[in-house]
Formats: sequence, C-alpha cells, structure tokens
Amino acid sequence: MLRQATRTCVFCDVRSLLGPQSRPIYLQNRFYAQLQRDRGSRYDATDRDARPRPTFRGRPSADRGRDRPRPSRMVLSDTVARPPLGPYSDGRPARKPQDPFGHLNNTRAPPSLERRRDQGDRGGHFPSRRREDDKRRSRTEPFHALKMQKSLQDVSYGSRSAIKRKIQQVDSFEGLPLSDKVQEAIKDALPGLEYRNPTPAQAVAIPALLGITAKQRTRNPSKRSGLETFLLAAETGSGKTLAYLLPTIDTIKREEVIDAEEQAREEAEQVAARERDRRDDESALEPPSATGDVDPARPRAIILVPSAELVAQVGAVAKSLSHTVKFKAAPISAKNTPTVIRSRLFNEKGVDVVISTPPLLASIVESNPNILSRVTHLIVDEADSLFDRSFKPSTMEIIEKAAPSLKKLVLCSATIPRYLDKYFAERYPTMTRLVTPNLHAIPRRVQLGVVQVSKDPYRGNKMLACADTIWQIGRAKGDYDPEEGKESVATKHILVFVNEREETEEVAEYLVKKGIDAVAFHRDTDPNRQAKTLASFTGIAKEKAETSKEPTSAAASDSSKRRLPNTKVIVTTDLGSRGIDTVSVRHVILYDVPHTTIDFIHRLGRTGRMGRRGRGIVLAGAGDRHDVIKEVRDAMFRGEALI
Ligand SMILES: Nc1ncnc2c1ncn2[C@@H]1O[C@H](COP(=O)(O)OP(=O)(O)OP(=O)(O)O)[C@@H](O)[C@H]1O
Repeated sequence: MLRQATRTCVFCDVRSLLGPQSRPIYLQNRFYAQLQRDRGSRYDATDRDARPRPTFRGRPSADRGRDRPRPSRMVLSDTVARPPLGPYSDGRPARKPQDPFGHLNNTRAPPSLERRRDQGDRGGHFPSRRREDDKRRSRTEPFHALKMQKSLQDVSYGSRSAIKRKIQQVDSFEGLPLSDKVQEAIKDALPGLEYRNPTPAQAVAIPALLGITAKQRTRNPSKRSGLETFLLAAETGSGKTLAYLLPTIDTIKREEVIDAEEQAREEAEQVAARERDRRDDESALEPPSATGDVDPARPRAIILVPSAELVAQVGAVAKSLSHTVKFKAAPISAKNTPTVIRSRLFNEKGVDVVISTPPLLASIVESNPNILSRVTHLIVDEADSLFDRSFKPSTMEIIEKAAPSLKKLVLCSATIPRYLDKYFAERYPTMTRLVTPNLHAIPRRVQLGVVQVSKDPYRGNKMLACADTIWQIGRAKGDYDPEEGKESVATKHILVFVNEREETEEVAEYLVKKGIDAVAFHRDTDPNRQAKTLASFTGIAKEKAETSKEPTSAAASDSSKRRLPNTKVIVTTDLGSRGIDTVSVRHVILYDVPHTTIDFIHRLGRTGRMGRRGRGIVLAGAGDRHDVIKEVRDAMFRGEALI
C-alpha cells in the first residue's frame, strides 16, 4: 500500500485510495522528506514562504485542488504566543483542552450543566429527556398515577355516546309505559319539583326493566319466561332508587291483577263445583275452603341494601309511592326491634316489597324459608358492596333460595370494579347491562380543592387544617345559585370522611373543642342519635331540624365558648358514603385521601346530587399521593370518568 501511495500521491492523495470519506493521512516528516527527495520536490519543505498557507487551524481546505500540496500538522504554529481561545466576552474562562481527568479539580460546574440545572434538571442519566417523556405521557395518558391502582371497569366513549343518543328519545315520564297509578305516584316521590323528567339512569333502566326495549322484544321469547339479569350502573345521585322501584312496582301490580283474576276464576270454578256437588248430595255440605288466604310474609319483590340507613331511605321512597299505588312495603333492619320486624314482615294484610340488609334477611329465611317462595323481583342495590367478602355469602344465599320463582334480578351500583364485572360476566353471561354515559365520573358541578396540610399555617396539623377549613366554609356568605334559583341554605351541612372508624370520634371531639357542631357517625353510634343526625343532611324532616337549630353535639351547646353558628358537621367513614341521599350537603371534606377511585366517587358523590352544586376539599399531607389527587382533579375538570 505504501508503494502504491508513493506512486500516486504525496500527502492527501492517499485519501483517494481509501475512498472520499476517509480523512487525510499525513505522513511523518522523515518519510515526507525522503519522498520529496525521491520525486524532485516542487517546493522546498524548509522554505516557509513557498509552503502553502494553512486555511482553517492548519487543516487543509476541502475545496483546494489536488494539485496543490497540503500542509503537515507538524509545522509549528506561528500564533503559538496567543492564548488558545477566549476568554469569552461574557467572562467565562478560556476553554481548556479535553482531558479525561480534567473535571476532577473543578470547583464550579461546567456552564452547560449549570444551564441545565437552572432549567430544572436534577441530574441522572438523560434527565431532561426523561422529564420530557413524563410530560408527554401525562398529556397523552391522563391517568399515569391512577393506572397503578386502576380498579374500575372501562366503558368506551363510543358506547357512552350511543347510550346518550338513546336517552335523548326519553324526555318525559309520560312517554314511558308505566301505569297511570305509577305515573301519579311519581309526583309523591318527587315533591316540590315543577318539572319531573326521567334522569339518564331512569331513561335507560325503566324501559329495559319493563321489557320493552327493541333488543328484548327481538330476543327469543322463551328466554323471557326464565330469569332475566340486569346490571344497572349509573353515577351517584342519578335517581337509581326510582329507576328500579318504578318498574318493579308497576310489574308486581300488573301481576297482582292477573293473579287476582286467576284466583277469582278458580274460586268461581270451586263454587260452581260445590254447587253441583250440593245438588247431587245435599248431605255432603262442607265449610267453604280458606280461599283468598293471605300468606303474610310472602313478598313479590325484595330489595337488598348494605346498611340500616339505606333500608330507612329506600323504605321512605317506597312508602311515598304507596300512597297512590296501593302496595305494602316492609323496611326491616337490625336497628328495628324484633317486635317491629315481626309486625312489618308478618303483617296480616300481606307484604309486597321487603327492604332489608342481606345478613338479617338470610337469618329470617333460615327459620321461614317460605318468605322467598313468591319473589319475582330481587334488587341488589350497592351491588359492589353486597358482593364483597363480608356480604357475599348472605347475598348469594338469598339469590339462590329465591331462584325458583325469580324472574328479574337487578344488580345496581354507582361503581363497577373490574373484578366484579368479570365475576358477573362469568356467572350471568346473558346479563343486560344498563349503563349511563357518565358512569364513574364525579358529578360535573362538584369542584375539588386541595389544602396543603404540611405548609403554613398548619405545619402538618391535619385536625387544625380541618377545623380551619370548616370555619372558613361556615363563615363564608352563601352564594346565589341561578340554576337552583334560590339562595343557598341557611344551615351548612358538611361531611368529613376519614379512612378509619377510630378516627371519627377523635376528629369529631377536636372539632367540638374548636366550637364546631360536629358528631361522629359509624356503625356503633346510637341508632336514635344517628337518625337524628342524618335527618337534616338527607332532607328528611329538614324543616324541623333547621327550625329547631339545636346543636347536635353536647360540647357545642356550651354557650361560654366561641361557636360556629349554622353549620353542622358529620365525621364518618365509608358507611356514610354509600347511597345516602345527602341532598343538603354542599361541602365534603376528605380528611384522609381515599384509598381508591371507588371511594373518591362515593365520597364526593354525597354532594352535587341531581345536578346541584358541591365542593370537595382534600386535606393533603406530606405522605399523601399528590399525583393521584391531581389526576382526579384534572379528570373532574374535564368531566371524564375515573379509572
Ligand atoms: N327524575 C328526577 N327528577 C328530579 N329529581 C330526582 C329524579 N329522580 C330522583 N330524584 C332525586 O334525586 C336524588 C338522588 O336519588 P337516589 O338516591 O336514587 O340516587 P342514587 O343514584 O341511588 O345515588 P347513589 O348512587 O349515591 O346511591 C333523590 O333526592 C331523588 O329524590
């Protein structure tokens, strides 16, 4: 190769052998001088004037012709006396040559790193790229933090839009095929409302439960004679109670009419037969058989709910309907005495609808299995609670024992966890899913604020932060709400949610010490006190509670202390978050950050019910998941369903 090089070029022409991309090869001086001698030099290497001038820092220019010789790097620089580069005009020191250990004795970070630190990078490998990735991901994947604890079943936005279009076709109760009596009864169940239109949950559920949707009509009619299963999934405060009660009562009343006609026909046949027999044999006179006997505890519908408070609430709605549509509802819970339970259940006039918690009903069924012999409708409200570990055995026992006569099983909830959806899909493969477009979204008119407990003035004192927040809410002037058309209520009702039952008493006591009318509400609270406390929050006996203006907590009645007037607070756990229709609650304080999005939905769902306004306030401490709170807040702002 060297021989070839000597034949074809002097300096950089060697490049032509190695290809155009190769860098020039400079031969060593000794070698170069020899070559010059051999070929008869075109110029004397020692003559500085004859030597071509270096172009850029001694490197040969690419546009120079090949006929002109290139300078060697070995020629001494005539600018050697000048400093290499800089110092720069902005005061930076002159650049030092690259040296593998050059950075070790530096007392200042290199300017490039300083610039990056100023822009917020915290070191590590490729930090800026990672931050960019995170930002991009949070833009494209809105639930980056929540994905870690994803618990709710997805409903695609395509199917949500399709449901929305269907709902628009149902714009009044009159358009629904409910009997006249039931139509009339709606006014009793929804008093004080000028315009009563079906909510999305009702528009979706009522036609389906009455069996009039196109899908059901086209189905195999033989299937309809067996058990039909429905999953009614709709957001909190969307009127699910009436969505399942109205069609159930309508159907059982129709069945009652059919049964009565059948019974009358049978009776007439029996009377005719006896008449014939009497004519045949005058002596064979028998007392009339006990036809038309009422079997006291044989309801046609059963509604299962998880708590005694919900038994009372659903019982009240059923009772309001029963003024017009004549039927007998029996709400029974462990809070009732055995005498009350017996008199309600074994009423001699009969009972049409039993509302109970699964453990209580299961224990009654054990000694009186006949209770379930005529049940055609079984509704499991708050299904995700009733299918969890604690309630599932008794819930399943009732479903299985009622199965022989059962025609409709309705599972109802505001949140459908993924595990439950899978379980339902396996157990009830033909289940009809009735889902509303806003399922798993927190009501749009609810805002979420965050109080940073670790910052001043609270410095990590959560109880102080809670008391201060309540005082601020209590003292704030009520705003005028144009949509609701009235000033906000005189007495403010605030719900404080904690994660542990023990905390309820502790927090309530602290609030009372701070002059706030607060009570703890948990499973062991005295039933009478519970009912009294809840009444003003749920709107039942609202007027009475509001006019009496008595403080509910003992310490709050101490007149010597500074008291927050016109504000009532309940400190509770998940017990207060399930199904209770706290219509007068405008503020919910999340004392502890909820463990799951399911808890977020139920707790914040106690406010902003049926289109009302509401505000949630999270007390976020140092150890809490601020990223989760932020994502829930962003989703609420966008009106999106949680995951
Ligand atoms: N069509 C309607 N128009 C106006 N208000 C209604 C209508 N239907 C129900 N309501 C009212 O909406 C409120 C909430 O109803 P309900 O308690 O049934 O909600 P829900 O969906 O069961 O809520 P949750 O999931 O929290 O249990 C009640 O006060 C009820 O009177």
